[in-house]
Amino acid sequence: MTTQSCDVVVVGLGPGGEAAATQLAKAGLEVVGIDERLVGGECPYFGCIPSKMIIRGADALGEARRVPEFAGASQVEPDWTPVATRIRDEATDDWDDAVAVKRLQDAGVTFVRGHGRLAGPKAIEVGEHRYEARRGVVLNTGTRPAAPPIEGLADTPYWTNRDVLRSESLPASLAVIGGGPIGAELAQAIGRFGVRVTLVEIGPRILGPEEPEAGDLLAEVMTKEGVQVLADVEIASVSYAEGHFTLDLGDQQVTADKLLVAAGRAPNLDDVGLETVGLDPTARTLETDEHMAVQDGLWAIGDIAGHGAFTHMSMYEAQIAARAILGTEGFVADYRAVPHVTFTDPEVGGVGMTEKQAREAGLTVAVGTQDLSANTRGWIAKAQGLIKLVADTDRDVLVGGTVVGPAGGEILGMITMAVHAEVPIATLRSMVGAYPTLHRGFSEALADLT
Ligand SMILES: Cc1cc2nc3c(=O)[nH]c(=O)nc-3n(C[C@H](O)[C@H](O)[C@H](O)COP(=O)(O)OP(=O)(O)OC[C@H]3O[C@@H](n4cnc5c(N)ncnc54)[C@H](O)[C@@H]3O)c2cc1C
Ligand SMILES: NC(=O)c1ccc[n+]([C@@H]2O[C@H](COP(=O)([O-])OP(=O)(O)OC[C@H]3O[C@@H](n4cnc5c(N)ncnc54)[C@H](O)[C@@H]3O)[C@@H](O)[C@H]2O)c1
Repeated sequence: MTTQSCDVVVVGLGPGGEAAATQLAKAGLEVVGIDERLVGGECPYFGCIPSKMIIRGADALGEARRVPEFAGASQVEPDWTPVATRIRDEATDDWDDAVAVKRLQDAGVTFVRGHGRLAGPKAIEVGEHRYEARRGVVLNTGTRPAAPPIEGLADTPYWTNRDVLRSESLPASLAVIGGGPIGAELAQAIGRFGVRVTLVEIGPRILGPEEPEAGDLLAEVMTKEGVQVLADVEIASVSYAEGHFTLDLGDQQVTADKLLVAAGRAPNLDDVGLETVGLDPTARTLETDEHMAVQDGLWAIGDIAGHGAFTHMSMYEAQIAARAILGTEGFVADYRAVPHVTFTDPEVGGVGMTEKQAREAGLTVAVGTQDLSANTRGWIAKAQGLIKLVADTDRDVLVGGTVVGPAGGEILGMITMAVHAEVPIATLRSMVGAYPTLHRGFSEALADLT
């Protein structure tokens, strides 16, 4: 065993780990960054960026199919090749992280490819190498796709997000297990490429944690487009024979050429040596303080910190942990206004609390909604969607909001600012929204607060 000392070891170089390692090295610390797969993590290679390239193509197809509604005739012939090529060449460099590794090294980080495990406080082992960190260790090990315990599933050649985003061609039919963000985004987008898609969700509706209006509207739109959305159903078993998957739902069967499992994630915490520092290796998340510290000399950021499995949270927490390690002043972790966007069409954006969460928290709640098909811009565009606001009337501030609609994730920005900055509702009501924009629906939803 060789031993090397340094100031900080970052284990797992997802978006936050990469950012924290870079920031700390640029500040002059001796930093060792360890990743067993690709520097940058899930987001650039198997997540956000390639999935949004699929969605960009799917949106173009969806819009082209609407030409007859507004402007004449169109004929749409979907082709997966431009998407697969863009993902391979522009997004992932053929799943090669050489550029990211060089960027890290240029910043002064010592990069180690391998599996890192804690070996006591402030110590990490990678095979036969031991790294002792004077200031401590940052964990950013993220998650991996998980498969639900459905009979027969494990024996089939099902796809996860990592397979579908590497696929050079599309099947004629696809079944998707799970109507969360991954399942909903990919089911709709791949459907628009002409694939017969069936989405199977065990919960009462897709996008379950969102406002119920959001999942219901999205399911309606997807169904109109030809995606079969089956919610509130349990899959008894999955089998695979002669190139086809069969999902047994009891009273019906779903068959498809490919099966995408998008039913949640498993945290990469089970094999990082948590037990060597007195922590539980079966935990789903690590509890952190407002500086992202788990204990003296150990910080956790990103999906494993459990405050939203989003790239923006990983990056946000990276800055906070880096500041704590450097001992510099700045804001601390605050989760009141965490935004998220599911990039379906219509987009579904949410921030802060849903109505249910606000009521369960015991707040005095007022709710205001605006149907975006009744908003002038939405009516012109023949769009479907809504804005829903949740207010705490005792404090006269918004505590949450949801936007479903074209550019829903962009309109969400103003609600995020209102929730984050706790802008008084009277001030928000005095604001002027440009005409005719979708964001004017915000003022209309404010007027509806009761
Ligand atoms: C299909 C899909 C679409 C998504 N779309 C979006 C989106 O649009 N917007 C958004 O905000 N989020 C999106 N996400 C979520 C986003 O990808 C994650 O939240 C984001 O990657 C942040 O994760 P992380 O920083 O926790 O680490 P990860 O990205 O999971 O990276 C963790 C890294 O740690 C490494 N690692 C793990 N264990 C070890 C170990 N013991 N030793 C060494 N290395 C280790 C892994 O190899 C990996 O590189 C999407 C996810 C998926 C799957
Ligand atoms: N646009 C974005 O920001 C974006 C996009 C994709 C993923 N993500 C992140 O990645 C994380 C993982 O996404 P995900 O969609 O895999 O997970 P998820 O946990 O959010 O959703 C999984 C869905 O699968 C369903 N499910 C579980 N077991 C099932 C079963 N046996 N049969 C049918 N359905 C079943 C669940 O009820 C749930 O609706 C998300 O939490 C999100 O934070 C974000």
